[in-house]
Amino acid sequence: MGCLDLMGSGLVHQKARKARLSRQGWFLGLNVLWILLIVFIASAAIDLQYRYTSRQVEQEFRHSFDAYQLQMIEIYNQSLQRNYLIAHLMHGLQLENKLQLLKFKALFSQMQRIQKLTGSFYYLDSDGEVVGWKESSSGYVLVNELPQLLQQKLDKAGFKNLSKLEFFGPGFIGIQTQVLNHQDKFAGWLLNTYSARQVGQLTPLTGSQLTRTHSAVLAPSGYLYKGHNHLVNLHHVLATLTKTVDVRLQAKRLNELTNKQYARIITAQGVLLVNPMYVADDTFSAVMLINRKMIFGVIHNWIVAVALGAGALLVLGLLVISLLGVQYKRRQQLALSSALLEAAFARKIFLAILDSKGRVKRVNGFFLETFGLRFSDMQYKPLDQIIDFDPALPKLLDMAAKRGHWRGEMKLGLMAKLVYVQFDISLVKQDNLPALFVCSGIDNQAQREMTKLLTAQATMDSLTGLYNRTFLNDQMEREIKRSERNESPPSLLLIDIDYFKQINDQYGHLVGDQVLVEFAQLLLTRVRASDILVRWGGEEFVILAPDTLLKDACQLADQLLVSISEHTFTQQIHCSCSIGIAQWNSGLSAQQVFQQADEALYEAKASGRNAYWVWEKSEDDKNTPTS
Ligand SMILES: Nc1nc2c(ncn2[C@@H]2O[C@H](COP(=O)(O)OP(=O)(O)OP(=O)(O)O)[C@@H](O)[C@H]2O)c(=O)[nH]1
Repeated sequence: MGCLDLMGSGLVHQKARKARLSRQGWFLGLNVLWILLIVFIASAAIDLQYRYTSRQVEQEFRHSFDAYQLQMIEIYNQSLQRNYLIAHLMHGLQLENKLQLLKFKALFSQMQRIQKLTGSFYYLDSDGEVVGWKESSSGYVLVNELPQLLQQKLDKAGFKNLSKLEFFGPGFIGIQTQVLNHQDKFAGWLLNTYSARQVGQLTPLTGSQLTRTHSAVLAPSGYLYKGHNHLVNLHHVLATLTKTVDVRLQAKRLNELTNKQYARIITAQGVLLVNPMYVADDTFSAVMLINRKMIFGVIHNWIVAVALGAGALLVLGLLVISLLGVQYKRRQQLALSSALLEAAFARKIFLAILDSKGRVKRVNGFFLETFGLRFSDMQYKPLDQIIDFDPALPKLLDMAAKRGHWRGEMKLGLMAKLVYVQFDISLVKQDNLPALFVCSGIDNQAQREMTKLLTAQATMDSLTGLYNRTFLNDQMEREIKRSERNESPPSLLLIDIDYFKQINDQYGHLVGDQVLVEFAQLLLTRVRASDILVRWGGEEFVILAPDTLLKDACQLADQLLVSISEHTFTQQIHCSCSIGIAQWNSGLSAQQVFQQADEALYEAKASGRNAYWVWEKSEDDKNTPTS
């Protein structure tokens, strides 16, 4: 659909629309670029922060591990029971504070004591109670019967196995776990651990390597009382188990795990704890990497996700804002256009919108008021069926359709009401076809009156109220043409007050003006209605007397001389005048007649004033005085 431009001269310009669209495109493009830049800078900053912090954490981690190791070595030196040490080292970092360390030490010495007494390993619950045992002197738990024996002991002691979960750690350990309940209360876990090799020899598992079974009982806190070869933090293993996450990875050295596999461990298990005493340096680094990735990778991912999410939201927000802005602008423009239309319709001019067939779609209040109509009387009817148009409206609409526009003066009438308007018709196209005509008309009456007034002002003498020489020039041309048709010549009398300068000099200009006004009035009383009396300028007056022969003109001049010389003007002033008379003859121009009258006046003055002279063609082409 094309767009209507009701008030304009035609269609909305395609160019303007294209420019607006390309402006919006630029705006959106810049926004997107700007946001991408922000996201890029933010992620670079986050990455730097991540690298820096993770390095620091790694150092701290190593440091705390080292500190803990020292403690362990001290304990180790006091003990010949290497296996205990290994077992306790496995959950080393769970001893996060001194209290736990003390607890550990107490437990350790208690177990040492028990072993000294019995020569066996005992499994304790969290309160140090014996919940299982294994007779061994080697320090390695190698017997396959242990789970069964332990189970029997546990059963005897009133423990119940509730659930059974299996977990395969990365590369070197498999764990079967059972939840233990005692008197219907959660009492810990029983772990059966399948280990491949000795601690420190991290090689891929094979089927036969899974034969060596280790068992352990853990307190509800996750503390391992006894166990072997566990390179994973059992607390986390258990956490994983309770989530029933299967991280069954192919046996590989830790540092050979693919990133994807690391990721699976990380997401499933949480922090891995490895005793650096028993693993190669590269393995330790690999584990650190896992931890680092896990701790900060998650956070990093989280931050990146948040940053990206925020970026996306920002982009979306800006898009929405810019779209809303565009819509808001459009709405404002529409509101402005309709306000302008309303304002235009409220003006005291005739406004009508017609369809392409000249039928009324809308007219303004001024139109209705002027002709005393109601809109319902006009709607959908051809406008010229309701109001008389002169010239006829269909013809004008035709012209407007061809040229896009029509302008001219016309008469609009309805009954006794008649208005002269300056009319304007604009064609509005839709899809390049004539759709509407916008008609506006300005009432010409006032202008006509103004023109009249201005014309009057231009042809009037403001002092005397008589016509001026502009008017006379116009009238003389007309009178000469009329005389040529009717063969009845007009006469021209040129009247000049005698010695008027003296009046001015003696009485002042204001009195002089008054004398001029009275003089004009006096002349007016003496001329016929058909005569044209004008003030020519200064103290000179002209009478153009149509259909007047010279003798009649002389008679008039005579009367004027008498009247004036007998008249007493303001300030008791008496004055006379001189008159030059000429008659128009065929072939003469207005200027020539005037010239002749002027020459006759000159003679009248020369003869002593208070006289009239008639211009006559003498033998030697000279004027002849008449009185
Ligand atoms: N008060 C007044 N004086 C005017 C006006 N127009 C012209 N005059 C004066 O009319 C006088 C005309 O003087 P002149 O041309 O010497 O003629 P005059 O004194 O009448 O002498 P003659 O015509 O030779 O008899 C001048 O003093 C002009 O200033 C006017 O509108 N008002």
